[in-house]
Amino acid sequence: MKVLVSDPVSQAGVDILRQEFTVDVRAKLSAEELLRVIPDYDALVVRSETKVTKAVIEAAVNLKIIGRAGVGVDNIDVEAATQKGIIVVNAPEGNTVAATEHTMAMMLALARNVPQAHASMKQKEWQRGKFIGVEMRGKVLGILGLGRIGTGVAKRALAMEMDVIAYDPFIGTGHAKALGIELAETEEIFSKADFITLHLPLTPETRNLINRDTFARMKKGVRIINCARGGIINEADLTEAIKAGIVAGAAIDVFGKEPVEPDNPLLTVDRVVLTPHLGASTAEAQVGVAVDVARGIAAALRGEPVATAVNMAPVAPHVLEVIKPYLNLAEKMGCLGIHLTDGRINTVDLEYNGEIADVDTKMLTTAVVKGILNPILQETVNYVNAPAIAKARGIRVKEVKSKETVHFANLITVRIMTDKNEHVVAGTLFGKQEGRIVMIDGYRVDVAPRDWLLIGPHIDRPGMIGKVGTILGDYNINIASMQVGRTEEAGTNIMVMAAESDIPTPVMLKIKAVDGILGAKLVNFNAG
Ligand SMILES: NC(=O)C1=CN([C@@H]2O[C@H](COP(=O)(O)OP(=O)(O)OC[C@H]3O[C@@H](n4cnc5c(N)ncnc54)[C@H](O)[C@@H]3O)[C@@H](O)[C@H]2O)C=CC1
Ligand SMILES: O=C(O)CCC(=O)C(=O)O
Repeated sequence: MKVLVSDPVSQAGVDILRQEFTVDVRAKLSAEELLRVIPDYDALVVRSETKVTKAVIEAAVNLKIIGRAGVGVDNIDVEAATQKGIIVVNAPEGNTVAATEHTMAMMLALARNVPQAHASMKQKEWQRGKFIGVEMRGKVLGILGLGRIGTGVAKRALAMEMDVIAYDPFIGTGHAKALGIELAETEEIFSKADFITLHLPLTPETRNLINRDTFARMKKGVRIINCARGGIINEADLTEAIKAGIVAGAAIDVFGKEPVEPDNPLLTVDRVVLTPHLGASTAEAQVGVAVDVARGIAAALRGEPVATAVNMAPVAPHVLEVIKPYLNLAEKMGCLGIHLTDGRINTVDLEYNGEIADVDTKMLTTAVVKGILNPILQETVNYVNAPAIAKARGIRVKEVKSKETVHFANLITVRIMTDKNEHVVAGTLFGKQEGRIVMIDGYRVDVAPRDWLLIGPHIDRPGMIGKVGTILGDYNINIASMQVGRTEEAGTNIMVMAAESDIPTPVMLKIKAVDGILGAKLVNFNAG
C-alpha cells in the first residue's frame, strides 16, 4: 500500500507509516500535481495546506483513507469522501494543549500590547506610556464553543481569576458545572464579555457568525481572540469595529484566506495581534498529531476500525476496548451468513447476549453488514459506507440486546432473512480473543472462521463424511479440520470442513451431487 504525505508532518508519524507501507513525502504539491499523482495512493496525509477537494477525491481511484494531522477537517470534502467510502480520520487531541496555550498567549499579548511594545523597542524607542494594558483578573471571558480547547481555556482563565461564561448548545450543563463556569446564550456573552474567544468548528452555522450585527451588540471595548477558524469572523466587519472603537483589539491566528493576502483589512489596523495559524505549532503537538494520525491510517489500512474517523459514528475508547476483539468475528459471521443465503435479503437481525449487550454495538453491527456486503459487491464496503449501502439496497438492519445468556458469556447471533428463507449464524469469543462460530442454522458447531469452509447439511446416515472426503482427496485438497454439527432433532447433520485451499466449482458440484447432501456451500473468508 502507498501513502502520500502532502503537507509537512512530524517524522515520527512518517516513521510509523514506513514500518508497514511505502510512504512518499511530497509537500507543496500544486493542485494539478496532486490530481495527477493521487490515483497511485491508498492513503493521503495532510495538515491544513492541502485542499482535498471533490475533484481530488474523484481522481483518487485507490484512496481508502485521508488522515488530517490536526483537528479541523474543513480543508477536506468529507461528504465527497463519505460517498466514495473513503474514511477521513483526524487527530483531535494531539494539539489541544498547544492551541489552548496559544489562545492564552494571544489573550495576554493582546491585553498587554506585547507585540506593539516589542516592535516599538526594535525601533529604538522607550514608550512606557503608550502601551498601557488591562488586567485579566476580574474580567468576563466569553467562550464560544466549550469543546476540548474551549474547556482548556476556561480552566486557565479561572486560574487567572477571570469570570468565565460559555456558549455551546451541544454540551451538557454538567460539564460546565464541573468546570465551575456558567453556560450562557450568545446575547448574554455579547453584552457582558470583556474578552470573547472562539473555539468552534467552521460549519455552515458558524461561518460569518461574528459580523457587523453581532459587533453592534457587544460591550464597548471588548477584545476578540480567534484561534479556531478564519471564516467564523467577518474580517472586514472586525476591522471596521476596531476602527469604530467597539472592539478594543483582536488577536487572530486563523484567517478566511490562508496564507493571508496583502489586501487583508486586518493588516491595516494597529490594535491587532496576528500569528500565521500557529495554534498547533509546538514540537510536542506536531509529534502528537502525526503519531495519532499515522496510527489511525495504519489501523484503517489493516481493515480495523479507527476511533478518530470523522465520517463514521464516533466510538468511545471504553466501548472500542470491549468490542474490538469481536469485530473480526462479526465480519466473518456476516460473510458466512451471506454465503448460506439465497434470495433477496430483506432484514438482518443482530442479537447481542451477555455483557457485550451493555455497550454500544453499532460498530459490530456495521462489521456484520460489511461482511455480508463485501462478498457480493464490486465496490469495497467499509465501516464508512456499509450502513448507507445496506440502506440503499433496502436491507433493514435491527439490533436486539439482552444480558441473558445460556451457554456462553457473550453471544452474537446474526439472522439473515431473505424472500426465500432464513439463515442463522452465532459466534462468540473463546479466551477473550479467539473468534468461534458456535451455531449454523440450528446446528451446534465449534469452528474458527478462516480460509475456506465447506458447509454441508446432510442426512444423518453412515458414510456421508467419507464420500465428501474422498472427493476432496481425489482433487488433492487437504482438510485442516472437520466436524459434524447436530441439531436437537435427529435426521440431519451438518459437516463443516476447513480446507487448506480453494475448492474449485467442478469439485463443489460433485459434492453437491452426493446422495444425501442437502446443498453444500463454500465460504471463502479470505475474499471480500
Ligand atoms: N489554530 C490552530 O492551529 C488550531 C485550531 N483548531 C480549531 O479549534 C476549534 C476547536 O477545536 P476543539 O476544541 O478541538 O474542537 P471540539 O470539537 O472539541 O469543540 C468544538 C465545540 O464547538 C461546539 N459547537 C459546534 N457547533 C457549534 C455552534 N454552532 N455553536 C456553538 N458551539 C458549537 C461543539 O459542541 C464543541 O463542544 C476547531 O475549529 C479547530 O479546527 C484546533 C487546533 C489547532
Ligand atoms: O496543522 C496545523 O498546524 C493546523 C492545526 C489546526 O488548525 C487544527 O488542528 O484544526
